[in-house]
Amino acid sequence: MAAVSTRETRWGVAGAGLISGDFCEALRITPGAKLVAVAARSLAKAKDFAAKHDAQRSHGSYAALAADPSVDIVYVGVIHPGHYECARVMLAAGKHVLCEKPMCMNAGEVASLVALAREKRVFLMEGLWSRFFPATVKALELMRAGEIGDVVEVISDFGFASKVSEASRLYNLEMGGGGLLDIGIYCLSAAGFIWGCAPSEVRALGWKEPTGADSCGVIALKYGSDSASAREHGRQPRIASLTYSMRTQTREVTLYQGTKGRLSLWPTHCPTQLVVEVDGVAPLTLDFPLPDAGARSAGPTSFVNSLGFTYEIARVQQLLGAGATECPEWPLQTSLEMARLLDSIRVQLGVIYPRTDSFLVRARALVHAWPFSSRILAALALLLAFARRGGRVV
Ligand SMILES: NC(=O)C1=CN([C@@H]2O[C@H](COP(=O)(O)OP(=O)(O)OC[C@H]3O[C@@H](n4cnc5c(N)ncnc54)[C@H](OP(=O)(O)O)[C@@H]3O)[C@@H](O)[C@H]2O)C=CC1
Ligand SMILES: O=C1OC[C@@H](O)[C@H](O)[C@H]1O
Repeated sequence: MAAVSTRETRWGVAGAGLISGDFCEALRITPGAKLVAVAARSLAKAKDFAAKHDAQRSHGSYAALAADPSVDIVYVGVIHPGHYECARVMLAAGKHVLCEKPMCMNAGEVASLVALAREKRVFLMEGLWSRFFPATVKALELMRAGEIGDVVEVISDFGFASKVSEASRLYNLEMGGGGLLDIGIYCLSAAGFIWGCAPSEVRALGWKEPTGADSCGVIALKYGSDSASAREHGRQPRIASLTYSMRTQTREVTLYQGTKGRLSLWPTHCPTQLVVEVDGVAPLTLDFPLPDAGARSAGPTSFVNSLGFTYEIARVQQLLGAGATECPEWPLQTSLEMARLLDSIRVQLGVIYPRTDSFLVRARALVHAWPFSSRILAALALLLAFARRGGRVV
């Protein structure tokens, strides 16, 4: 796939919902970005959306957008369970893809998209936009320079209050509902930005609503080992404590705690403020105001700080201009690891998506839900049956 000119990147948008509208507002203010086409499941909806956001072309299906030669890259802004199929259609047609978070419903789907993007040699990225806000970039730069010493702890929360309703995508399992995939992912990525998404240990507790979706959760992560030999090699502790909630408005702060000080980012998922506290030095507050909406804005955005998509868009365009097929700050391997991490947390929470979860995920969740004593008894029974068969499995 040829590199896209950095002067103009021709964007297509799949899904004419809330986040897609916000994304189009950010495209409008990003130098070098041009919205050329939008697609929705119905042509009438696509046309309305295109008129509102000044797109030249509208399509009544995602497949039609995939076949549109005027589009370089597609932003996938549909609800989570639609990400896989929509992104698959685009990649198969040779389009570059920026897919909203979480990339897919599970690790199997992510692995399949990653394989397809590699086969087609096109760009694919999971839209964890927080990574590209200047406040995050600055925080990571300071940590890399050792400003707060060794980072030993990440404490991150994200919560907003919403009513439990089967009609909302947030609580409907068929629509990928549940706080972990929607917002818990941001807290996980806050740790992921410095340590990656493959911790050595994961513990999670959640609160499930009658719909089966998790509204709140707490997650503890440990990275690496505290064994004697790891200590001998000077390994510092690495621990993360993460909380998400769709029931309460939380302070939404991510704290990176180091041996010489701390950095806090606010708000966690789209930070515009960074507070630097080096021990013994007066705290420093750095503000990173968002760009203006511009005169042609179609109106206020639906979500907080959405114009901050401009940072992610600019980075994607830069990468496309350089002929890259993935983003070094959030590579495909990290998306895969994130998906595996989300799967393993869901197993602990007992959150199962009926349409997409494999037998293995369901079985793991079932076994996890058993009391510890039952798991021991089941393991003993299996061992006994194995021994009785003379060591044969079948
Ligand atoms: N980065 C961020 O800050 C944010 C990211 N997001 C992410 O964006 C994605 C979309 O969220 P949001 O815009 O709030 O969602 P919406 O409820 O607005 O739905 C988005 C689109 O999904 C499609 N869709 C909706 N319901 C169904 C259904 N039942 N079956 C099939 N398709 C359906 C529709 O596409 P069509 O128009 O084609 O009919 C709709 O326009 C999510 O994955 C979420 O994680 C969301 C909010 C903020
Ligand atoms: O990504 C998101 O960030 C903002 C939340 O309000 C939204 O539900 C979520 O999808």
